Amino acid sequence: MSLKSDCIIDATVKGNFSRFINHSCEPNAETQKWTVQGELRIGFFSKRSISAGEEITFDYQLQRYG
Ligand SMILES: C[S@@+](CC[C@H](N)C(=O)[O-])C[C@H]1O[C@@H](n2cnc3c(N)ncnc32)[C@H](O)[C@@H]1O
Repeated sequence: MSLKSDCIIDATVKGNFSRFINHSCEPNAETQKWTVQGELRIGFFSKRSISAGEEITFDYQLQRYG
C-alpha cells in the first residue's frame, strides 16, 4: 500500500493485526489517511456495523495516498 509517492507500507516481515485483512469488492471497512502528531498514518475504519466473528475486509484497489 502506498502512503505517499516515495513511501510504501510493506507488512511482509513486520506488521500489526491489519496485515491479515483480506480484500473484498463489497468491504465492510475502509482506509483513511490521517496525520497524527505530524506523522502520516493509515487507519482502518468500519463502513457499517460488523458482527462479532464476521471477517473484516476492505477494497485493496491499489490505493495511493499523497
Ligand atoms: C494483506 S494479506 C491478507 C492476509 C492473508 N490472507 C493472510 O492469510 O496472511 C494479502 C494477501 O491475502 C490474499 N488475499 C487477500 N484478499 C483475498 C481474497 N479476497 N481472495 C483471495 N486471496 C486474498 C492474497 O494472497 C493477498 O496477497
